Amino acid sequence: MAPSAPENASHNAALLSSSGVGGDVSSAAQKSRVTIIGSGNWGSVASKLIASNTIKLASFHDEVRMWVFEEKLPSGEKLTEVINRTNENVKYLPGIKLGKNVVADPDLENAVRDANMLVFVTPHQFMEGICKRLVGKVKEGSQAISLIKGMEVKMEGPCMISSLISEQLGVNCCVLMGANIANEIAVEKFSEATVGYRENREIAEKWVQLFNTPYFMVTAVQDVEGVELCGTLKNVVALAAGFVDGLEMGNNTKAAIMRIGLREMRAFSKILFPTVKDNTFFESCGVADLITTCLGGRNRRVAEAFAKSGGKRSFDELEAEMLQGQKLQGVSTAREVYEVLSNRGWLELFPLFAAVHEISSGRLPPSAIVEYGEHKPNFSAVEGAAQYFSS
Ligand SMILES: NC(=O)c1ccc[n+]([C@@H]2O[C@H](COP(=O)([O-])OP(=O)(O)OC[C@H]3O[C@@H](n4cnc5c(N)ncnc54)[C@H](O)[C@@H]3O)[C@@H](O)[C@H]2O)c1
Ligand SMILES: O=P(O)(O)OC[C@H](O)CO
Repeated sequence: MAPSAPENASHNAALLSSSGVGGDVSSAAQKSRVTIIGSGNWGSVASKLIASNTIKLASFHDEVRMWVFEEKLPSGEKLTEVINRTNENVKYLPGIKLGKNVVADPDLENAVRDANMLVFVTPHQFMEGICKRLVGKVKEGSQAISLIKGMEVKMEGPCMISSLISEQLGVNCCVLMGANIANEIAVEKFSEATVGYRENREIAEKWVQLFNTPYFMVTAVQDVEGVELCGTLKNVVALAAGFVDGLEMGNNTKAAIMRIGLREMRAFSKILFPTVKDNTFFESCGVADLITTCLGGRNRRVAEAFAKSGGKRSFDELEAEMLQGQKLQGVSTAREVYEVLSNRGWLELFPLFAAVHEISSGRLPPSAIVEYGEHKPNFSAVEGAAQYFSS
């Protein structure tokens, strides 16, 4: 059964009151109510950030509902029950209190029923199924934001996750991306993030207000696709950085990979969406996320292990062994990007992106990321492509 706030016994029931704290009935009715769809590593940190703000800001209900993909823990208990008892996501963010106003809910429909601000933060591969389940279940006039770094490729071409959400659920959808390794933000180390919005600056400001804290500085830019593609494509470059780390090629090579990767990110984004702005690549979602992910992200780490094994161990096997249930986005994104490139005859223009997929799918050895000879990617081609598409 879906938990209602008062069942959350160890928490302060008053804080979880559905009518909000300290307001009369009419002001309570105008307050925004937030639900987070997703509860992995970043989803849990997002809950903590948001819960610390809803409790302070009069325009939001205190309670933050978090939809949890239910699972049984080794102890035999359900994850939602443990989160609601301990106020910690013991599997995906152990040791961090989420905020007593966070309520874990295993029932997706129940979790979104009363909300008018929806925060989507699951691995991207689950979003199509989640959206299907939510069709007709979301409150009219709701606003959404996606923290998901990834995309879908359909017959018609690539579909960003924010578009999937907008189209399937009939809601406006902003995005939030940035240099955001979740475990660092969980312990309140300073970082920045970028909200991308389409037209409505006021809505973007409301999202900024919901996420911003003294240690998490959020800026809004009018470029949904640019922000979202930065967050999505950097995961492909992170795999390349992991390969060169696994091959112990050193800092210069890794810096070259990051530079070439950034050029391909920009060219790919602009060729698909000519409205994408160059300045977006200088925001947290752009160059800063690329740097942090190539230094300390999960995609980099697993790609390093893959290269160290000489490509003999699969990404699936390494992900299961190294991440304990957390999911990589880079391998499927590299495949999706490759599909777009190959469908449109652009493979030669994006040699780094193409090489990453060919390596992660086992068609080329990890050393092909920079190897001279027949496998050497023609990195100079991308300079031409990037310049062409950005002019
Ligand atoms: N972790 C980070 O540091 C970080 C930072 C910024 C952005 N992101 C992005 O946020 C998104 C979510 O990542 P995360 O780190 O919160 O997740 P995660 O990789 O930590 O966790 C995996 C999540 O998927 C859920 N899950 C497993 N099977 C499922 C299914 N069949 N249906 C639905 N859910 C299922 C699990 O319950 C768990 O909550 C990703 O797009 C990621 O790129 C992550
Ligand atoms: O750990 P990764 O590789 O999924 O990257 C995490 C974040 O996206 C970094 O901003």
